[in-house]
Amino acid sequence: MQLHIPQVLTADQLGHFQTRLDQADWQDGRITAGYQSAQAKQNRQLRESDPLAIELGGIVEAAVLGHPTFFSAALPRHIYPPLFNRYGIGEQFDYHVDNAVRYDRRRQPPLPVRTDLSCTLFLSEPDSYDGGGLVIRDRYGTHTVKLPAGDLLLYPATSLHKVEPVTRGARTACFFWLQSMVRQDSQRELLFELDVNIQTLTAQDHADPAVLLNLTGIYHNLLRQWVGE
Ligand SMILES: O=C(O)CCC(=O)C(=O)O
Ligand SMILES: [Fe+2]
Repeated sequence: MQLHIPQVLTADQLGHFQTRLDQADWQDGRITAGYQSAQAKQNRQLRESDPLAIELGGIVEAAVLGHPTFFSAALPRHIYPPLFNRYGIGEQFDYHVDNAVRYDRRRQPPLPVRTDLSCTLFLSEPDSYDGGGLVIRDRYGTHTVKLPAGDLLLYPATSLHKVEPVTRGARTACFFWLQSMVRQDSQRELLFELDVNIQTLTAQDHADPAVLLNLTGIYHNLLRQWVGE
């Protein structure tokens, strides 16, 4: 499932991010690439140990964990520390697949994080740059996504994806991976749909409370069956 989650950052947070990232110490993006993706990758990134990446990454992590739609769709167990990238004119990231496991070095010993879901939080307004679409190829086809600044795309980390060359301006984003409590995309999607419908009923004045109680019970019992170790 691909999900567009609007306004993960407030306008104030977004302005703060843009100002700070304009003055950041951008490095060659291949610092975090594996062998295959290093061939495909031409962009810039903040070092994982850059204090700015750690500070802004912490704000992103808190924002997504407190966002009900994100939480319900991703059911996060562990978020890999968010990273920041920038594509200037002529830069791109051709088709690649993300590493299946990344090691969170905030933990000692480093914690292996299985990358079930990938996220891109767009930080540049779409009319400030040309190109730079995030293209995702899954079994239903190829989708090109370019979202307003502050919005996030959640997509399965199993999909091949690329970022098209930027031809005007610059595209800045925050990106990260997470391990979900529910490994299977299909199970996570059913839980999300059930939750969305329960929330819709809850908001209605005349929903039967006994039915709502049963549906909530079904949600939790499915989650109990599917949640991994
Ligand atoms: O910039 C993006 O939206 C995605 C970046 C990406 O795919 C990666 O770094 O693996
Ligand atoms: Fe990627």
